[in-house]
Amino acid sequence: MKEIVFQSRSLVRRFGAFTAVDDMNVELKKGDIFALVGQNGAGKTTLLKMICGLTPPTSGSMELFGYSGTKELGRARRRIGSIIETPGFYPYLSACQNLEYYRIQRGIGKKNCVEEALHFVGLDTVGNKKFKSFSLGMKQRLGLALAILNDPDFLVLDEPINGLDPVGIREFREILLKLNHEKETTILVSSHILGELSQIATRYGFISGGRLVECLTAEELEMKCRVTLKLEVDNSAKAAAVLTDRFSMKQIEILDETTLLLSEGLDRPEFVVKALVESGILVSQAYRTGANLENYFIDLIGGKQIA
Ligand SMILES: Nc1ncnc2c1ncn2[C@@H]1O[C@H](COP(=O)(O)OP(=O)(O)OP(=O)(O)O)[C@@H](O)[C@H]1O
Repeated sequence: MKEIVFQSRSLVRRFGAFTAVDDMNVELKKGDIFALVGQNGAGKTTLLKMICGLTPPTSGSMELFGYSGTKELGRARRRIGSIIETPGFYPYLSACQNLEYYRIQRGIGKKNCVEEALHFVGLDTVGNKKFKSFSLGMKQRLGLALAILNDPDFLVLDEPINGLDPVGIREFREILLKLNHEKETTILVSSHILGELSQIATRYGFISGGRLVECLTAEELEMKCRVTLKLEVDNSAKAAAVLTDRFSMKQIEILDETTLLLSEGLDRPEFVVKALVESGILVSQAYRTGANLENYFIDLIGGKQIA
């Protein structure tokens, strides 16, 4: 069984009378790329800050690598790397000098970690350039280099691809996948750029109003968002039998006595309908259904617009 990297139980964070994170129960296993998806103000940053020890929970508990309690959590947090809020880099120092500054400040003994981190994020050839000359994409990658300086087992990233162009987003995504594949780094990443997360996430947590409204694996989400052909007929069991017989269809889901979903035959619905009608089945409707990740999330939180 895979190691549980993070677990929270009934975690709550209030600011005065306002509840930013409410009764949060999340579990992350080693190797997960967990996408925390939520609109502005949903409580993503507050949750990530609690994990990193930047703000205390009001109530509830959490475990990191199996450790709980203030002291043990503090020690376990040394195995975390994070980007929460923009890291402060000195504009007139080079990328190398900036990272070296943080290496010393954080007491990281391994001297070549700066070189390694820059190499990992693809900034090794510009390590001597001043931070102020960096593009936004390079700055974000340098932020990631800082987050992995301590070779973390768990990476916590708050909207790390905000403001990046499509190329920058792709590069950033590839680095995260490389970290996950090569080092088995567990990654918790928040974003409202839903389409982007769908390319890397292995699990999803949908958060709204401080509550985790749904938790799904990538496979489960794919199933929910898949395109299907929905048929309204007079007898769904008989219709399924006809389609299995005529087209050897295997992916037929009977929803109720008169409704069925097909994951095959989408390219030629007219043949599906014709076969059913020829077998004496009445077809009242045949239409494609399916949602992309963004629509799925909007439906889930009740149609509120994503900012
Ligand atoms: N220190 C604080 N004092 C008072 N309210 C706060 C504080 N920090 C966060 N909040 C409130 O808690 C709610 C959740 O904020 P949070 O930053 O966690 O949301 P978010 O999902 O990260 O949103 P965004 O995508 O905009 O960053 C917001 O309504 C915010 O105003």
